[in-house]
Amino acid sequence: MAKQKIAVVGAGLIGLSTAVYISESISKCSVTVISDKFTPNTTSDVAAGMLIPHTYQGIPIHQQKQWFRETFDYLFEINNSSEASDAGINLVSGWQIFKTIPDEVLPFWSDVVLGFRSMTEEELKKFPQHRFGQAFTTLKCDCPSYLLWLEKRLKGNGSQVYARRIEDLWELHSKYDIVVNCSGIGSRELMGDLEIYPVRGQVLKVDAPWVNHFIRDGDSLTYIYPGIHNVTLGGTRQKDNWSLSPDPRSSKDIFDRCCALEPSLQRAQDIKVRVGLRPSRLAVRLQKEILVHDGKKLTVVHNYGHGSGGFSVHRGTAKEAARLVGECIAALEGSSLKAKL
Ligand SMILES: Cc1cc2nc3c(=O)[nH]c(=O)nc-3n(C[C@H](O)[C@H](O)[C@H](O)COP(=O)(O)OP(=O)(O)OC[C@H]3O[C@@H](n4cnc5c(N)ncnc54)[C@H](O)[C@@H]3O)c2cc1C
Ligand SMILES: O=C([O-])CC(=O)C(=O)O
Repeated sequence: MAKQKIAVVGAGLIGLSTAVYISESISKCSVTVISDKFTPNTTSDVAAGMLIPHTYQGIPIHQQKQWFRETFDYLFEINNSSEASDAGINLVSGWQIFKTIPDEVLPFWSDVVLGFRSMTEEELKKFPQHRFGQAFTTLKCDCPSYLLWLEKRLKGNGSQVYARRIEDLWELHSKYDIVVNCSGIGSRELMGDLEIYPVRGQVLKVDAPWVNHFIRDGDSLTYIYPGIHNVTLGGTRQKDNWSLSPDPRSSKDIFDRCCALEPSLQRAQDIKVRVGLRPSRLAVRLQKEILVHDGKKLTVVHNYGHGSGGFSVHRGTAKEAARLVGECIAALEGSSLKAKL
């Protein structure tokens, strides 16, 4: 049987990781990634890349936990291999601190990260405004390095990568058997999906190599995330704001909030401002869809809407998308066999 031709739309974290999973797990297909933007110009490049899950209201917790565990285990293995530095993965320990006791003293992901415990009174003394805290070790991606690593993996296994904007998925009908839609916030226009909306995030990437412990305020607005090449200082969450222009007042506010938690950041150098639009949705859309037009059919698998937590769950959602692609291939092969009989 001829190989099925798969087009993956989108070369952010979700498109690349899905394309890698499909190309490495399904032998009877060829994979082509088509995207209008690539690293370093995607939302995924702006992210802090921390593995701390955000809850999706529309998805059962056991499912989210499984996605997180699969992602954590995958990156942990890379972190313990000779690939770690190329892939931009590092382990990082730190604190999540709260001004009031949170509803979830033990979050669902507490037994996936390493060494999760409550902070001691002694540790909390560093944060006089905060009453409670959680200490743990997790993983962090240097996002542009990780995206480049995924892209190299794809090219290395014979997959194709093309720069092109897709106005309508039907453009791909004549050349591909299955389209995997990983266009993130682009799905609002491409699919007309009004359930997806932007949550604007502005961060600072600074040089402060002495900072090697993360601090995240439980209000999820302020964070200090040390990575391999820089420290990410966050952030903002502005729903339905489409502006990609840096806002100087937000930069000052972010810097002041982070310095209040870690005063040594006053000495940070080489401050760069980055803005990204989180592709937010009540639930990630992971679904098969058969589009029908003029009697023709186009098989689509959607994987988009990861909001604030794409890095934390991307490997798990890529695996699920690949499983759906496998089902589509079986159905297409079944129907072409029937047509021959
Ligand atoms: C400031 C900030 C900090 C973050 N920090 C974290 C964090 O610490 N941990 C975490 O887990 N998550 C974090 N996130 C969330 C994470 O960045 C996203 O969940 C993730 O990047 C989404 O990836 P994506 O591939 O769906 O989207 P994108 O990176 O936006 O990729 C979408 C791709 O689709 C392409 N595309 C779109 N429309 C079309 C079209 N019509 N034709 C062709 N191509 C198209 C785009 O060019 C792009 O390549 C953060 C986000 C922001 C903004
Ligand atoms: O909230 C965090 O810790 C980082 C993040 O995912 C975001 O800003 O979207």
